[in-house]
Amino acid sequence: MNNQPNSEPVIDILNVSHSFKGHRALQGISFQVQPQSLHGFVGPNGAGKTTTLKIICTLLQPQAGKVKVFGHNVRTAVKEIRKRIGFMPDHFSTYRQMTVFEYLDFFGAAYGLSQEQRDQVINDVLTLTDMDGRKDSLISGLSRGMQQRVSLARVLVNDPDLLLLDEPASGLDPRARIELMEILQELKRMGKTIFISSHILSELAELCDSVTIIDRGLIKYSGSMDGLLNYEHEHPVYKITLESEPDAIIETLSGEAGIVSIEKTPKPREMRVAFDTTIINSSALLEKIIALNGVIDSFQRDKKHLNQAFLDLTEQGVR
Ligand SMILES: Nc1ncnc2c1ncn2[C@@H]1O[C@H](COP(=O)(O)OP(=O)(O)OP(=O)(O)O)[C@@H](O)[C@H]1O
Repeated sequence: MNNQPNSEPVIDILNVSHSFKGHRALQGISFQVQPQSLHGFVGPNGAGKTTTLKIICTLLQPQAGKVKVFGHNVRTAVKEIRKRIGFMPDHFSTYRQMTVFEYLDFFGAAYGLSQEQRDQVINDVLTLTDMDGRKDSLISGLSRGMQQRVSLARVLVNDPDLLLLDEPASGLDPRARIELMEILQELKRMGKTIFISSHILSELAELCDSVTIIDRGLIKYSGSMDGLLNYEHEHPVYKITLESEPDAIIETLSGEAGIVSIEKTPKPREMRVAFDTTIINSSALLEKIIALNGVIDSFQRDKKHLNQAFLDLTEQGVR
């Protein structure tokens, strides 16, 4: 595996646009993926994920803008880039009547590996994907989860530094999905950069350290997963639990300057408060509660629910 200087992004997309018959699938998108990160690429159906992935893996030339992979331009350095990436499309290829071994051996040969190298590599990738016992199974007889793992094993045959996975978890049952996520985490620990698309943000929340959200060909967010969880359009919201029911305090504070909203939550003794930081800060809020004889049990930032963050960033409607 080639080591990257940590500062250079593995994927660097600048102002990329792409249209199909007048339909603007990508409208000037820009974002970067850092080395050895597990980066989610999330958007509703038709948002432009597959188009972006195809551009990154050199299957489609961008009509406008610049895309660099490992510092190489996708327009001019197709060979250099292809040697270092593995692309797993969102559908299984047509080789279902092969055994797992035959399938991987075929791709190993296509990469120019000798039979000895192929035997070794196939053993390694089957161990990595937990498919050791299935070498001689027909692909058509495997479950969808296992077919996905064979597909992943295929992508690993040339030991790529960057994995590009298009909706790898779609159609998997929860157990198969967890197993796939564990394999991806192991690959990250091995130093690989993984770029993984999905239309379900919560599917990637535990797995990814960073995420880019795309909607109708526009980037809505790109940064750390934590940053997205804390992303607020307006005012910070805190959940505060008191030692007794907060009704009287809520009544007094609801008219105060800087309090945007204050209400009880379904949990006993808990209230949720949103405030305008240009008028008060969290310390001043706590002081007010204490001055009203409120005894504070706990005080924490109310992180937005992931689904809400996603809905806030993407538009409704038919795509
Ligand atoms: N070859 C094509 N010809 C015409 N339109 C296309 C083509 N490929 C994609 N599109 C259109 O471009 C837009 C983006 O498609 P893309 O497949 O990149 O989205 P996506 O986010 O991957 O969606 P999905 O989750 O449904 O796969 C969609 O409106 C789609 O219909």
